[in-house]
Amino acid sequence: MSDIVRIRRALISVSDKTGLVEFARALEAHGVEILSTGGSAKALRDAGVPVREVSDHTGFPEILDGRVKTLVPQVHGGILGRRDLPEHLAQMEAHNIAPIDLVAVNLYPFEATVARGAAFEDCIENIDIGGPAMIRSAAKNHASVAVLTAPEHFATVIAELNTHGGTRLATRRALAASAYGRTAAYDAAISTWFAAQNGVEYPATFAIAGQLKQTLRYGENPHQSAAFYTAAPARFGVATATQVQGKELSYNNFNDTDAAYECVAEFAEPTVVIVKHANPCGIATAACVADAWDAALACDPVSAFGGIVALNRPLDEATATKISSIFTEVIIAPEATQGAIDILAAKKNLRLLLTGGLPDPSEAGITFKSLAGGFLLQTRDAGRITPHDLKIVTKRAPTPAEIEDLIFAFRVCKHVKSNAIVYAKNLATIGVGAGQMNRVDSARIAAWRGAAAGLDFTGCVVASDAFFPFADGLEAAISAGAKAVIQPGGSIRDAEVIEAADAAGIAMVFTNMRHFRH
Ligand SMILES: NC(=O)c1ncn([C@@H]2O[C@H](COP(=O)(O)O)[C@@H](O)[C@H]2O)c1NC=O
Repeated sequence: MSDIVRIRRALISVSDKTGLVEFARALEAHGVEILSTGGSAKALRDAGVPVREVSDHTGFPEILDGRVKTLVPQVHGGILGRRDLPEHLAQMEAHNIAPIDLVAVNLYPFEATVARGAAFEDCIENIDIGGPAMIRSAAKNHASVAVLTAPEHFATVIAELNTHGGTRLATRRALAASAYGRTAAYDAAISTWFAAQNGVEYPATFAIAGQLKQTLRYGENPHQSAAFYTAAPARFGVATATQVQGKELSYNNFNDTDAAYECVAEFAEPTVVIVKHANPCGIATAACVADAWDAALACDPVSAFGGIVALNRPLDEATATKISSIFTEVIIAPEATQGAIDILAAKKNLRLLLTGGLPDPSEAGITFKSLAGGFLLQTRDAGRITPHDLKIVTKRAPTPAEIEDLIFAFRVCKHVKSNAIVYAKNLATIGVGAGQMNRVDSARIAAWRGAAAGLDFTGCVVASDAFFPFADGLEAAISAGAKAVIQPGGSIRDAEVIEAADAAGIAMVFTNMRHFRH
């Protein structure tokens, strides 16, 4: 038995009228009767497409400022009635309900209304009721009804009508799944917004919705599958990026590139970040990004091999030439000059991502992390220490140049997995200790790595993402050459740690803010 369903009658009710007229014309060419709501019907009439107002069809006017247009049995009975059940067909006939075989609905723009900062009442009026009801009815009765919830669906259905004279079951099922995804995302946006209006940050039910951007070849490892979804609100970075060239991004590429770009956005002056395994292995700020690249690379040229490079300025020719001289997986930047793009074209596999802007490091937002049986939510770490926040706790105060380096190193620390220790000099990292289970090891590893790169630690500064629980971590940093230290403070042994700093004649400042990152 054929699973093709002919379309005799379609109901079109769309807020986004993109492609509406062309779609309706194509339906008309297939002899489909078109029913439509006020604004959609007008747009069709104006374009000369024959259309019947839903209110004429149902004998019931649109009322309550459009709050009730399609919430009537003639519409929902026409969509939901089962064509395979004689009792349903008899009831439809008895109540003068004509079958509707296609529903094309897109919703009041609630998300966009919220995004533009509209008033509460305006947002409420943009909660669509009739649209989701029709979408859900049509998706439930996908055995006989095609449901189209986005202009992108029009072409698929018209192609099917041209080829098969009707819609295929597989297509109707796919459209139905997509329809429930759309109404779920719509309700997720409404529920999160509504809870926030009530001052509730973490409501009893928290729904996360995303839009599939691409499926990935595999996940963190080849035996895992993966996909990338974008979620509102938009934030400049991998989600907004256009891939100009290179191989398909992998799961790990996405993760590392995101880490690199969020990190580079912390810095106002031209800065380059090189990331490996989600940790920076070199960061530098300089007069231009080409110089910043040189200093970032010098921190750890061994680890930089196969790295992810992020810039907070447009990629120019000089920098593109330098970066492409070593094996690099990804470059991400707000923009690139045509000359830089041409230079990278020689490296076919190298991915170049251009985002169009930089994320705001102090913007509020929610991040989440999955764990067995649930997920953790928290506000984004938007904390940013400035020189005014520093409390000098040692006899010696840091010099102005040391303060600049201290702030730089502490901002880097925020983007290094804990326990994080970062040595810096002249606004460049010279040693990064990441992800160790104790702070002393991080301090030692970072110093060892910098020394292996041939870097001079004399007069450098050191940052710690959390307080030193004992003096040993600090002492390791001092013996590496650190002359000034930045750390949150707050240990019960702070006095011992300060005493060790004073004994060595170094300067130490407390931030009173921790930057754990796990
Ligand atoms: N109230 C209803 O019965 C109703 N039926 C359809 N809508 C929506 O009205 C919009 C289209 O309106 P118009 O064709 O008038 O421009 C669509 O987004 C559709 O989802 C409705 N509006 C809101 O709930």
